[in-house]
Amino acid sequence: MTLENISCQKSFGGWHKRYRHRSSTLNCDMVFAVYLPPQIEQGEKLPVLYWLSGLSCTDENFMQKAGAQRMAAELGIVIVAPDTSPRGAEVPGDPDGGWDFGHGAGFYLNATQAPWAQHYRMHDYVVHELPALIEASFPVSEQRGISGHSMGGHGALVCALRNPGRYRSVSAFAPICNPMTVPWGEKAFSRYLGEERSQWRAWDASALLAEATERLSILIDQGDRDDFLITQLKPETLEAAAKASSHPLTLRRQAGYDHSYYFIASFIEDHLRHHALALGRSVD
Ligand SMILES: N[C@@H](CCC(=O)N[C@@H](CS)C(=O)NCC(=O)O)C(=O)O
Repeated sequence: MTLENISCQKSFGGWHKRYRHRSSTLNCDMVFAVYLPPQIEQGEKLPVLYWLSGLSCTDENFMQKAGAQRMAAELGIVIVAPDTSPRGAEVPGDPDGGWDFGHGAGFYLNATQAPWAQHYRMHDYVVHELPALIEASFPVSEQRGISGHSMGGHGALVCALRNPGRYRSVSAFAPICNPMTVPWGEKAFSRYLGEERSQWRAWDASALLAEATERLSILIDQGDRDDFLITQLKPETLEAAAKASSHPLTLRRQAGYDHSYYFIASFIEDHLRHHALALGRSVD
């Protein structure tokens, strides 16, 4: 497990760093970003929040636009932002050249269909390979939270729901809530998982929530001026599943906000506090 440091900037007393490594899960080189708050230099083992970005993003969007570093430094939380898919010349992308499938659109699942299955295993990368690498390479604890945006908000929900006990906290911004029934999800799932729709349920947050055993409380923010709200995101499906199974869900509809990182930056502090509380950090 060799990590190659490719950049390093001081931020709010801590460090923003990017690393490249060979992923055995994805069969390609991957880049991730990590924010190490100042407490890391005092020998404390800190908890880690994994952030999963949305369609067309890399590790850079969140770190550059969400404005999370100030609060992460205050709360003493490490943030890790992986890429959104396997990449590189050896990794097939969307044959139609779209931005909603292939490179930048791994959907945080394990593909079962050729030619995607050889590389597109973002679930196992995010849930297993990356945390093992982070926990072996940095002075962090095994306390993990997970959050994300849009495709990544859905990814965060699915990673938590599929792996009870692995995360202490979960939240999402404008997640795709029921991908089995919307164009982004139908395009990705039919290719990554095949045409048999019964196989899709295991990767759909609303279907998983209906059968969840662990009662991890979920925080979601959703802008009501989000262009994707009705056609792609459908938060009402997750809300109905949570209600039917008495799962703790706080879904906040935020008036006037769209799908962008301007929206995320407006509420990231609340999400970091939600995670900090569950991860055992003191929150004033
Ligand atoms: N690339 C698409 C937009 C896709 C999009 O809105 N991506 C969201 C996630 S679903 C995002 O976070 N974009 C990157 C950014 O705003 O920095 C386009 O050109 O229309």
